[in-house]
Amino acid sequence: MRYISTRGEAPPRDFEGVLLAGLAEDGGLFVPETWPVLTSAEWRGLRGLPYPDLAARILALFTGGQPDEATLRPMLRQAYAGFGHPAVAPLVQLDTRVFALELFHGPTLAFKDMAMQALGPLFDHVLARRGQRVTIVGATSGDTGSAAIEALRDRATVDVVILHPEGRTSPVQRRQMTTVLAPNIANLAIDGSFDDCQDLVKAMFADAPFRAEMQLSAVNSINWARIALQIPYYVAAALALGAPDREVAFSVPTGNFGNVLAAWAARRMGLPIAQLLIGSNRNDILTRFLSANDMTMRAVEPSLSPSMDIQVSSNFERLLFELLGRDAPATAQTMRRFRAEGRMPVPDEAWHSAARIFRGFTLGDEGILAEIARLHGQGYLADPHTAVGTAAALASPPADPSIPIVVAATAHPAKFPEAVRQATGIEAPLPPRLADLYERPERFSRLPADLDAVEAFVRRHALRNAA
Ligand SMILES: Cc1ncc(COP(=O)(O)O)c(C=O)c1O
Ligand SMILES: N[C@@H](CCOP(=O)(O)O)C(=O)O
Repeated sequence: MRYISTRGEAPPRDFEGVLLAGLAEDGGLFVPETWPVLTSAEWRGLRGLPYPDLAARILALFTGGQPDEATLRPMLRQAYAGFGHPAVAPLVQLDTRVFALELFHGPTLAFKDMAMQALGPLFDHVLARRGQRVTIVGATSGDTGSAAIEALRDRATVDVVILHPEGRTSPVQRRQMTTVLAPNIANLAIDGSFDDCQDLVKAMFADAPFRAEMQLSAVNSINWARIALQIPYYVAAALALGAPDREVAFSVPTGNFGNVLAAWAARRMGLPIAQLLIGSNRNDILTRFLSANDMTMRAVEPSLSPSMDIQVSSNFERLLFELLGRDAPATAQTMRRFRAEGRMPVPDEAWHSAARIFRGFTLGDEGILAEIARLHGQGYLADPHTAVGTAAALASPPADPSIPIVVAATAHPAKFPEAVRQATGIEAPLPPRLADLYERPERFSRLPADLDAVEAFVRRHALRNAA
């Protein structure tokens, strides 16, 4: 299995190369050179597998034997052993047609743990064998950071620097990151938005000497391994509801487009997914694109679903590459124009083919509170991100009523207690192991959104740990 860059100029790599490289040298994102496609019989053969074994089987389709399924299986069994639900990612029926796929039973209470808990041992496995050490730089709007820190803390093979937008995560999210005092972990509060943090990360990767000096790697969904590890839960949910003999739809609260891209990948692999609903908060660039081919960048606005306060959805580039018929120069040019002009010129034909699969939906803060309250009235406590997904399912269901809609429940309500309290009047308690989160000391540094300052910080952090 080889991977190519969406911009066509970086050298192709194998899975391990992609895992360690994160972002391609030409600024593009790695994608499989060819997609594995499963027959109906092969999908049926996956029914009934425990989640970790299913995940190992799917991941092995992307690793080209390095590591192989037999190596991945115990790794993933171990990775998911500590999850708070025996099914790992249970399906909860919300009404006759709508199901919540709960992806928040991992240690940091958000869907990021589903991939990140496996990425930690995967990095260790590859780096230890190669006798290598890497510096991971990541951007977070709240959840990727805490999941990465939890998965990578105290590992001898990696140093980690996570950038978050100061004051724009929930206090629980911030504390989940800043109270981890492991020597290989550092947190930077950036004066800016998530997009600024993500730009800084990409700029560090684009600085070739710095990238080589620091042996940079990534755990954001720009890293293909993250996407590969997010595909299995869509497969598990679809199989549980009757696939491949029945179509399903997914509704995914979306920001950086990684999670919904994983669902799209499952569809590309032959899973019968009729429709993908994309839920956005007031940062509605994806809804505007799907309804009117208007991909115009606006300033990021804070909302009650802060993890989705994003305008530049990195993984859209992977979809764009496919929509443009895998034309890498056209993809590169379109992305360059998006950066330069703040508007993405997507040809109508490509836009139409996206709009046939995806449907966009936007929910502002008032709507989010109302949806949390509605669900609570039905006995389900949802976080503000999941609520965007359930509202999208309600607003734009597939026309065929026999198609069930699975909403990605991306975070535990306790991560966003203020919004949940506002909507329902009740407190969503943190699990006992996090009960003293507010008493734990925090450690983080503040910096402006300045590349030189951030690179100097990363260098100091990595050198201190190497000494
Ligand atoms: C709780 C939650 N929901 C939804 C999203 C959006 O997911 P994605 O960035 O993969 O589109 C995020 C951030 O990634 C998140 O943390
Ligand atoms: N919502 C995310 C933003 C980063 O997304 P990623 O999937 O690319 O890591 C967050 O919580 O940090």
